[in-house]
Amino acid sequence: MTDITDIKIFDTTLRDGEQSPGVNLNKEEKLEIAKQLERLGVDVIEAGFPASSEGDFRSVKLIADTITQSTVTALARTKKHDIDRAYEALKNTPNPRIHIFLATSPIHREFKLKMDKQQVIDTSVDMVKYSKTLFKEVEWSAEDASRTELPFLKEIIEAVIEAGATIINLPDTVGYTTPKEYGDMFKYISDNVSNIDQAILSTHCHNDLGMAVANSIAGIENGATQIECSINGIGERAGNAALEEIAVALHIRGDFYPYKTSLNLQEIKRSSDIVAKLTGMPVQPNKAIIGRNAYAHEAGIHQDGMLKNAKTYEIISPALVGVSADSANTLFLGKHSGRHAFKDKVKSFKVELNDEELKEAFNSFKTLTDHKKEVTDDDIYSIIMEIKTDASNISRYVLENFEVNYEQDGQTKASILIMTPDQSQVTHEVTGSGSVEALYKAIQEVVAESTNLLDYQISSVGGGKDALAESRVQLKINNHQFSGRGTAQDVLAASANAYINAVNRYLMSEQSAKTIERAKA
Ligand SMILES: CC(=O)SCCNC(=O)CCNC(=O)[C@H](O)C(C)(C)COP(=O)(O)OP(=O)(O)OC[C@H]1O[C@@H](n2cnc3c(N)ncnc32)[C@H](O)[C@@H]1OP(=O)(O)O
Ligand SMILES: CC(C)C(=O)C(=O)O
Ligand SMILES: [Mg+2]
Repeated sequence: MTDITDIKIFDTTLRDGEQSPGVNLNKEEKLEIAKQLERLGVDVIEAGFPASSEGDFRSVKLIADTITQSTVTALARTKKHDIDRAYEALKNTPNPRIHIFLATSPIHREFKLKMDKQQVIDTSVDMVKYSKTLFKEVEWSAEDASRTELPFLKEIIEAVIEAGATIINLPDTVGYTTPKEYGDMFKYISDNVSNIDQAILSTHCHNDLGMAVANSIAGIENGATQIECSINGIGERAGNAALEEIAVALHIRGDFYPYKTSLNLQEIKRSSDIVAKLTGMPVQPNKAIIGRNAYAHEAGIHQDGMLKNAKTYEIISPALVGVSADSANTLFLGKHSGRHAFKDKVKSFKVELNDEELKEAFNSFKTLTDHKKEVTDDDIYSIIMEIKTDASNISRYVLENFEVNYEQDGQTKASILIMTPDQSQVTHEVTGSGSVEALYKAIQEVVAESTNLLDYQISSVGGGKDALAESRVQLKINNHQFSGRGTAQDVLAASANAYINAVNRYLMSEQSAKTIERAKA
C-alpha cells in the first residue's frame, strides 16, 4: 500500500489575496476571515505584511492575538525593519512564523534589486540568521524561483538552510511555469540540495496561464509538502492557486493522489462566501467547487442521467463542501420564527455574536421578514457579516430615510435624511437623470468628504424574486480608493447603504490613523 503524505495548507488570502487590485480589507474584516480560515483547518494563515502599513501591522497583530490553532505568519523583505515589525505583530501568537523573501531570478537581480548572486545569498543568509534570533520557524522564499538558474537555486537554498531556514518556498511568482517544469525544479532541489532533509519544501503558484493548481500538485508530486494558496484563488494579477480546488482535487482523486490535508471540507463554501463578500470579488458562476453552477445540471441528457444515478454526471457531492443540496433551508426561517430558532441558525454558522449583536441581528432579520416570504441562509449570513464588520463604534454617517421619485422622461428627484458624524440631521433634495444617480448626488452633496464614484455593482443574494439586493461600490475619497457594500431588500436602499458604507470605511481608517498618531505622540 502507498504511504499517505500529509500536505500542509498555507493560506495567503489575507496577504497575496489582499494584493488583488481593488481589494482593501480593514482589520475587523481580516479577523473574520482569519477565524473562518481557522475553522476551515488551514495549517498556516499568512495574515499580512506588517511593515507595509500601520493598518496592516494592526490587522496582523489582532489576528495573531486571537488565533490559537493555526500557525500565524507574516511577510517581510530581507530587511531588519520588516522582520522587527513582523516580530512585534506576531509575538503573542502561540505558533508564530516569519516569512522572508528575496528574488533570485536573473531579471529580478539585475533590474529590480541591482544585486549580484553573492549579494542575494549574503543578504538572505544574514536575514535568516537575524530572523532566527526572534523566531523558531523561519520560511524563506526565493521570489521568481521558477525563472532562476537551478544550480544557483541549489547553492542559495543550501546556504539559507545552513543559516536556519526551516521552510523553503519556491514561488512561480509570475505564473509562467508548467506542471512538468515546476515538478522538475522540485525534483532537482530534492535530489541535489545536501541539507534538504532539514527543511520542508513549499509551492506558491500564480494563475497567469491558468495552471496554478496543476503546478502546485506537480510540486507535491516531486517533494513539496506545503502548498500556498488562497480562497477563491484571489491574489496578485490573475490570482493564486485556489485552495478549494486543491483540497477537493486531492480528496476526490484520493484513489490517484497519495496525499491528505487536515482541512474540514464542509467549511469550504462558507469560506468562499465570506471572502467573496468582504473583498467585494464575486465568484464566477462556473468556478470549480464553489461557483453557483458547479452542481447545476441544465442539459436534458444530463438531467436524465442524474435522475437515474447522480454519479453519471456528478463527481463531487455538494454536501462535501458545505453546499446544501437544494441551497434551501432545512430549518425554514420566516415571519413567524422566534429568537430560539434564529439563535440556533446563527450557531450553525459558527460565528460568535454577543447579546447586543444577536439582538441587532434578530431585529434586522425580523424587519426583513416583513418584506420577504422566505429568509435564506445567505440572507442571514449577510446580516451577521454586516454586523460583525460594522463600523458603528465610530462617528459616522447614518442614512435615516430617503425617497426617490422616478420620472421616465424627466428628472428624477431624490431626497435624503442623513445623520452626520457630528450628530446633526441634514435633509437634502436634488434632481438627477436616474434613481441611483440622483440618490448618489444627494449623498455626495451632504457628506463633507470629496467623493467620486469609480465603480458600482448590484446583484442579488440568494434566490427567488424577493431575494436581497447587494450593492458594491468603489469610491475615490480624498485621493484614496475605498470600497463599500450594502445589503437591503430594495435595490436603491442597498445602493445607498453601499455608498454610505464606503464613506464610513474611509472615516474609520482616518480615525484609526489619528489614534495611531496620538499613541505615537
Ligand atoms: C511577489 C510578492 O508578492 S512580494 C510582496 C508584494 N507586496 C507588496 O509590495 C505590498 C506591500 N508593499 C508596500 O506597501 C510597499 O511596497 C513597501 C512598504 C513594502 C515598500 O515601499 P517603498 O519603500 O516605498 O518601496 P517600493 O515599494 O517603491 O520599492 C520596493 C523596494 O524594496 C526593494 N525590495 C523588493 N523586494 C525586496 C526584498 N525581498 N528584500 C529587500 N528589499 C526588497 C526594492 O528593490 C525597492 O528598493 P529600492 O527602493 O532601493 O529600489
Ligand atoms: C512573496 C512571495 C512568496 C510571493 O508572493 C510570490 O513570489 O509570488
Ligand atoms: Mg505571490
